[in-house]
Amino acid sequence: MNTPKVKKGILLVNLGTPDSPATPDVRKYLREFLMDKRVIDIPFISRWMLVNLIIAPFRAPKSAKTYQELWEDRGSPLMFYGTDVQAALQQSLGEDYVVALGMRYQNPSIQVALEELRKNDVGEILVIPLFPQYASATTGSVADKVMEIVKDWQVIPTIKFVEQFLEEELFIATIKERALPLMEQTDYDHFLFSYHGVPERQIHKASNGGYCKLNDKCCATYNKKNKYCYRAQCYQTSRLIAAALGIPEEKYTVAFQSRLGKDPWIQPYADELLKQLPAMGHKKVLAFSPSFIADCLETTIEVGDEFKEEFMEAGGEQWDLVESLNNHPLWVECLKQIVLKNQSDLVNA
Ligand SMILES: C=CC1=C(C)c2cc3[nH]c(cc4nc(cc5[nH]c(cc1n2)c(C)c5CCC(=O)O)C(CCC(=O)O)=C4C)c(C)c3C=C
Ligand SMILES: [Fe+2]
Ligand SMILES: [Fe+2]
Repeated sequence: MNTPKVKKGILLVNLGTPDSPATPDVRKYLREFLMDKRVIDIPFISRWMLVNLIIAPFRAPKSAKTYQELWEDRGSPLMFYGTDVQAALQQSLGEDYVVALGMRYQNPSIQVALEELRKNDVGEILVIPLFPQYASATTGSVADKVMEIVKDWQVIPTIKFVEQFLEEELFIATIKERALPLMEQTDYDHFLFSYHGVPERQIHKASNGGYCKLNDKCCATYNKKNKYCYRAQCYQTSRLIAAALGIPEEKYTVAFQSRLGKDPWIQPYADELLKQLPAMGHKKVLAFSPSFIADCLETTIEVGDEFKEEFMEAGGEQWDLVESLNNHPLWVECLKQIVLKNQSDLVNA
């Protein structure tokens, strides 16, 4: 008699987005997001006052307007591309797997996604936080939440976490596929890799023993020792994309965007740097956003619209943004390869 196969669970997790672009939903999203101790890593009382008395009330109406610009018929791109990729990965992996999608903040929650896997009696779970580079505020926070939930289960399944995937061949290949049509059309004189920033303090905390000096010499070396320095991972991602596209070192710059608050964040700051480019003779620029796997507020609006406006005002002539991986079939194949590399033989042995 054939015993039924135990399925393997795949949990894809992205950051999350508001349920709608209306101010109350944006406020709710910002509150949950920014009250995460790994995102604003200050003592609880100070964080609570900052988020609930200052950031959420003042930022929510402003952010809601921006979300209204971003919103499409299918909703927030971060959400609907997530659903597309979940369905395509499920189709590609077949019935031995159950692929669930959860969002770290708001909906569908990680709790709901994990319940779906539990309902399907999966014997093991591979968690893939959808962030190419490891940061405590993103990948770390996803792991934190998953463990907080499963710790209360009667049967805790085998759980494995993917920490980063910036070196995955198909991740780089998908970005190349996205950029090539633009590069064939325009002879860009410079390339900007703009990554989401984090406070400098978070890099220091992550670098046990303080190996990260947060300078270019330190972060230009990417090896086992500083593998978890988020800034070093961003430089490494840029090197890999540049090599795949044949972009020489002097033709690209790495920068960090979306600083929040007054504390120092990792530098150079993208919004300051891009204004200097035209004066340096870099008038046609192609921007990449390789810390995001799906288009979102930070790519489409910040890099695609706001940075473009600032660049043009500073004397630039052309500014284009490379589309995120979104629902590209090669990206789905990349996720499949990540799954296959990480699957254990335990369950169906
Ligand atoms: C790519 C990884 C991300 C890191 C690292 C990260 C850190 C981080 N973010 C904030 C504050 C905000 N981020 C916001 C939006 C946002 N952030 C990421 C990703 C990372 N954040 C994404 C994908 C998005 C877009 C979500 C969407 O719905 O499109 C926002 C909200 C937007 C706004 O109101 O402007 C804030 C605020 C901090 C403090 C932080 C610290 C480590
Ligand atoms: Fe963010
Ligand atoms: Fe470093």
